[in-house]
Amino acid sequence: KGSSKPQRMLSYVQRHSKRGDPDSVISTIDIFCRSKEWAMNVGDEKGLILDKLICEANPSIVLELGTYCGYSSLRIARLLPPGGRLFTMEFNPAYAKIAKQIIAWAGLESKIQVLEGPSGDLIPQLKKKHAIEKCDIIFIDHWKDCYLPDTKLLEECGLIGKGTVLIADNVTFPGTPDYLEYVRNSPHYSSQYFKSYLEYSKTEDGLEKSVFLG
Ligand SMILES: O=c1[nH]cnc2c(O)c(F)c(-c3ccc(F)cc3)cc12
Ligand SMILES: [Mg+2]
Repeated sequence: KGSSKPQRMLSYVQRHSKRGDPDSVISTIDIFCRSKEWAMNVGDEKGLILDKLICEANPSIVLELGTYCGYSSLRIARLLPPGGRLFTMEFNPAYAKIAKQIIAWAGLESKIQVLEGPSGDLIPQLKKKHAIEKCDIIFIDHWKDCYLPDTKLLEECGLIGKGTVLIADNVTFPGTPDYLEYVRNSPHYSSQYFKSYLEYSKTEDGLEKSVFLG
């Protein structure tokens, strides 16, 4: 029974990065993905755009759909103001287990809560179980077929309010056409595409930023 790619990524982080230093962990994961094994983190190029969007919004409550190994959780949480919180949902228990260890290694566990299970089940629990009113930012980076249904569920649950910013990864590759059509044609959203590249590759991809207008 060999190791998994997430397990190899965790080992590489523990051997090559500085414990308690999120920037060191982030850059170490990028080196692992460029020099050892490609992995589906948002990456350093789209990551810089994500950083800028997070800083501009200065959010208190961020929801992430799709944790994987926790790379974008670190990118987001390291930029939160004091008291800011990130809730991140992961369907795959093996991924969640690794993500929690990478988050702990980086020293950001006090700002990040990893919620395990299907987002469709977890989203309706957010208000009551985690005392969340509205999300300031929602980073959508899980399974492309879930982007649109989960966005509609978040609206129905009252978790998207005036000014809530949706940031979606992979809108060009692998592509999320139904989601894009929805946010770009809805009178309730103002959308903007940030052209970039698929993580650790030369293929085009980008982030879609959509602000809820109320
Ligand atoms: O499933 C995914 N969830 C979230 N993000 C992804 C991603 O950023 C990818 F590049 C990819 C991806 C996987 C295989 C490819 F050949 C290209 C992109 C997948 C995901
Ligand atoms: Mg992605």
